Amino acid sequence: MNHPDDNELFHRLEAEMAADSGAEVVDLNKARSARGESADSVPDSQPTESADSVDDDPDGRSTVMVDGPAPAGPGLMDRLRSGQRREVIPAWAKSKPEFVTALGWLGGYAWHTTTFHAVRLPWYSLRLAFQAPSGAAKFIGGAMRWVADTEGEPLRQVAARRENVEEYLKLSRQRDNRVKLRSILMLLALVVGLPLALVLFVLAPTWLEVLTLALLTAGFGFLGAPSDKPVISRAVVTTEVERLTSGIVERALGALGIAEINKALAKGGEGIKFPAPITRDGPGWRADVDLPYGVTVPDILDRREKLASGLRRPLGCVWPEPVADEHAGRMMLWVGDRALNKVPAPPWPLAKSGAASLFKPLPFGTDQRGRNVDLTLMYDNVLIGAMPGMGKTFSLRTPLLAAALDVTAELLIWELKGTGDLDPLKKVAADYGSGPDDDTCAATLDSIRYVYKDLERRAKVISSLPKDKCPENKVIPSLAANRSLGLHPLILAIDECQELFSHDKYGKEAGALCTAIIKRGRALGVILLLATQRPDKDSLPPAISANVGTRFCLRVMGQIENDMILGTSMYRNGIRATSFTKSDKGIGYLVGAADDPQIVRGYYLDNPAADAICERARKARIDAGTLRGIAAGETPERREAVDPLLEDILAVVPADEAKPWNDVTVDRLAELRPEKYGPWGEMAPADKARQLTTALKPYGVTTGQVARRINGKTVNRTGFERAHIVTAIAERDRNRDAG
Ligand SMILES: Nc1ncnc2c1ncn2[C@@H]1O[C@H](COP(=O)(O)OP(=O)(O)OP(=O)(O)O)[C@@H](O)[C@H]1O
Repeated sequence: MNHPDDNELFHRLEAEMAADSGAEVVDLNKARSARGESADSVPDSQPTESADSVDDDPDGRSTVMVDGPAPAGPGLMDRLRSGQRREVIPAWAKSKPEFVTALGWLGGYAWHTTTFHAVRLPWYSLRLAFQAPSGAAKFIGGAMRWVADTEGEPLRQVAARRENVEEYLKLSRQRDNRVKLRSILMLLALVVGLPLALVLFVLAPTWLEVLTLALLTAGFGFLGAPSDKPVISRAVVTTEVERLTSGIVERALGALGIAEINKALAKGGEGIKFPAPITRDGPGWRADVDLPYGVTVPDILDRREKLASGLRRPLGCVWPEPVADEHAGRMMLWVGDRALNKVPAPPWPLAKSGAASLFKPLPFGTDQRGRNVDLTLMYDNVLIGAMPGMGKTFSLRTPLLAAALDVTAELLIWELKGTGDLDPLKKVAADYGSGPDDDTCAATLDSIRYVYKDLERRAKVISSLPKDKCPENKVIPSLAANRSLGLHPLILAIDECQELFSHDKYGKEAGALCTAIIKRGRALGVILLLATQRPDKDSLPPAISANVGTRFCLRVMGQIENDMILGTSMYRNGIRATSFTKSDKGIGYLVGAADDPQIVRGYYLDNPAADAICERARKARIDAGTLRGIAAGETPERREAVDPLLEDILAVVPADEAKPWNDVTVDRLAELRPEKYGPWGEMAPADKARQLTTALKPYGVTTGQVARRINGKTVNRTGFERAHIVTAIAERDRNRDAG
């Protein structure tokens, strides 16, 4: 007969066995201590049945069991299906430029080693000749010792010392036999060898004699070399780097001072999990790490310096990264053999030869593993940001040089720092200006207006094309190549764009036009490239930073700058350009060029290199008949003789309207010339008023509150006096005539 308590115990055991079936092997000690803990903390919880089931306890209370029996987990096929397939052919072998670079390196290595030893050949020969007598002596001595079986001598002496007669006699007999046999062999060698040498000396041709002598000298020379002074020195000295092991990674993580990691590493803790083996990946080691529960990759990024110290590697070698498709605690840790900023930069694949197409990926830089990273400019815009002196201009120059090598591309380039860093591109640019002054800013704005105006024309051309010629309603290579359509790629690049966007007079309009260009230009073949060292909301309109597709952020000081360049929440997600150091010039996070953010070091192209590339690009453009604008000695289309603002205001404000409101005037201006004032018209009423006030300031026209009665109520808004516009025109014309 079963007692009721026995029954309950039986059911519970049965349920526990069911729950455990199919589960993993359990560490009994851990399981016991865990059970002990849970028993202390939650005495009532007994996970016995599935979540749906209800267990009636003796008190009549029903308990819903939330932990079901352990699921069997994904089967083998599921695990295989969701597993990551590694590439059959490595990426470097599939990419032509990388393959060529690898071959070039191999050729260079072989050439260096060959020339290194060839130059030292006379010295090697001399040393071998000097060492040959001592080598010959060593050889003869060795042969004599071999015949006399001297290697068995210590054993025989030990047997004699121990007075082990039997063993001594055995060893002596062995020695006698050996000496007998070896003496016969030696005699034979002398009987055959010496006459052979004599015959060779008398009969053999000179070349064979010389060869034999050289080989014997070399052989004896090598033998005679002191063991600590080898004859041949090494052409390439490799630095030994410690192998990355799970122990080293655990040691480094344990040194970060993160409580959860320490808990996991402590006795009885779960330890750190490595979902894949630590492998060689390019010139470094790759470790995939599952951080303990609650620890995220950004926590580690915050302590990159400590991590590097724990790994005993320079900071530039240690690159922890989040893994986009995985949970927040999955970290890919790449530890390079050498610091990224110390590895010599590979040459730009297009530096010496080759043309480019903006529709295809263009070489921009290399990642930590030395693999080429491309940027496709077409249908995209680029924003580059960093603190001063970290390599913005160099990073902007590379895509511009690539664009120069596409003969169809029209380049409008503005460098508002005034140092002439982009001067080489003047040879190929349709429009170019350098300087931080008002005139250059005004000319840049003109250029932006020209591009904005061209958007209208391009949109009309595209919408008028038959669908089979323009299947995607956007510029495609065949349309870009058709010169009569004027749909060639149009590149507008502004370095140090904060100078323009924060300009009192031109800033607002430039910001509004660039935003419109970014939003509408992609499909129309217009590409905007901006570089700034001050990524705050006054220097970089938020609409621009929100709409750019490709972003490259070199070292910045804080989270706000990081997210302004790379996009909202990037810092929080562990993409932090703040972790770069002062010597990480040209190294930044590239976002938008591939699915995941990448750490990229831009190619290094200095002024002479850029000059040579632009010379080549200019020749190609002359041959193709596409050299235009200032590069061809023409006045660029952008230049407007006189800003027609004052005349335009008079045109939209009738003579009987003495005191018009700013926002109403802006609306009318936008209607009159949408290509020029369109973006003003899209602003909020207060911004419209401010925009017109700013635009009128240089002409000495002031604005103020203008009251009107509407529906019996007095309404005050910003306005100006029409008569002041008339006076300003007269004044301006008088000045111009005088000047
Ligand atoms: N990819 C690179 N590899 C190595 N060094 C680089 C790289 N890019 C730039 N540098 C170095 O960084 C220096 C500064 O570069 P650059 O003039 O582009 O910086 P910047 O951010 O535009 O400076 P500023 O804010 O003063 O305009 C260069 O003189 C060059 O020596």
